[in-house]
Amino acid sequence: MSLQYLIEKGTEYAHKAVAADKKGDYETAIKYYKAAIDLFLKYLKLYPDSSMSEFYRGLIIKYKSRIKVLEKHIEKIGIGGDGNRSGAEDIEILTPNIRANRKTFKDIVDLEKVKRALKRAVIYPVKDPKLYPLGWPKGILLFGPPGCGKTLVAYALANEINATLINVSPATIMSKWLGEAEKNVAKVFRKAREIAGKGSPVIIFIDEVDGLLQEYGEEVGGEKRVRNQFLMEMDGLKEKENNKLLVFVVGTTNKPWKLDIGFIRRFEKRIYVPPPDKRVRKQLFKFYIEQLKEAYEIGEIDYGELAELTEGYSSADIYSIVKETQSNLAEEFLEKHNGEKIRPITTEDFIEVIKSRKPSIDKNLLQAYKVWEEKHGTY
Ligand SMILES: Nc1ncnc2c1ncn2[C@@H]1O[C@H](COP(=O)(O)OP(=O)(O)OP(=O)(O)O)[C@@H](O)[C@H]1O
Repeated sequence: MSLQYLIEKGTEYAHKAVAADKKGDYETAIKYYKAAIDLFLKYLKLYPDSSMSEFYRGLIIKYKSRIKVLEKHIEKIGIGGDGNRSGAEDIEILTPNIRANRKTFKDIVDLEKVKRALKRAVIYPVKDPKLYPLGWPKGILLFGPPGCGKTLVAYALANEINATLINVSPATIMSKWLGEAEKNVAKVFRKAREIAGKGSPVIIFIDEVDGLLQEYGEEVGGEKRVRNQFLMEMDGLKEKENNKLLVFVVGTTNKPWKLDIGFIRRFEKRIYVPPPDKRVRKQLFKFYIEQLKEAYEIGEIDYGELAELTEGYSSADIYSIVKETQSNLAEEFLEKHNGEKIRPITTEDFIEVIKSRKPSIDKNLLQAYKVWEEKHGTY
């Protein structure tokens, strides 16, 4: 092989590798980096003392280290090999008739302020768009501590307006789709406009929206492109031809302070979904314990005490406490009573479970939510 061939072909492969790398097609990039390295190594073997050998040695080191970064990245996100990154299968499109979760606002304990804000922002405009010549909000951000109902609220909202819900996972967008991520953001919005164009409201639901801004892997940097695409798409919803479409973007986050101002602004309504206070915890216990009546006799329950003992527990914690109590009772019934009539449930049954669990809400974080709400909350 001639010197010229090795250099020319090696350089050609190197160019292809860099182009694929930039596009985010990391598997192709690795293939070409390896091919370039192979030829440059041959060149060094044949012409070790050439004036350019230092330069090519440097390139080989650089490409090898880049391959390592990319391989690590691909391994971490587990896409290697199949080359199938259309992403279509990662967008869940849930039409009202196939949605398993059929909960509506009735199934949500309290959160009255949140429900009212969503009625004003979404439900009423859908009911009678003619009443809104100036348009309506397109982006709604639900923020607050984990397990206090953000996802529940988003699904219930979709059910309230019979919307098609497009469920997008930022973690999937950012990692699995790699270089395709921003194209898939565009695809999601295109699909939403298409469905809404046929007259049905659409909610693009982005759980943990802050994940769109997160960096995945060294030097990969796709989050900036995704962010910009997302902002562009959100703006697009306000353009004249889309303004009357019933497309809403509902994002949730536990870490609103991670969002930058451009991002925050696109969500016109920013609604705090707070943890349950004592009054609401009492209601939550009633709500869930009531459902045990189907199978068990309920004795005197001191709901006030249960609420008192669960300061710092999220709504999901309370649900889980009642569920665990149910498991204990079922076990007792099946193991000890051998099918006999079971004793009534008491407050103690719940207290026993509460004692075995820690509250999941961090007090310091609550202060941070309050501060963020004061600065950015809009209802
Ligand atoms: N207000 C509520 N009324 C009744 N149940 C609730 C309420 N809030 C939360 N729950 C229960 O807690 C579960 C978890 O809530 P959800 O997933 O909506 O919380 P989240 O705020 O989205 O949490 P994360 O930030 O971890 O995703 C719900 O599926 C539901 O069982």
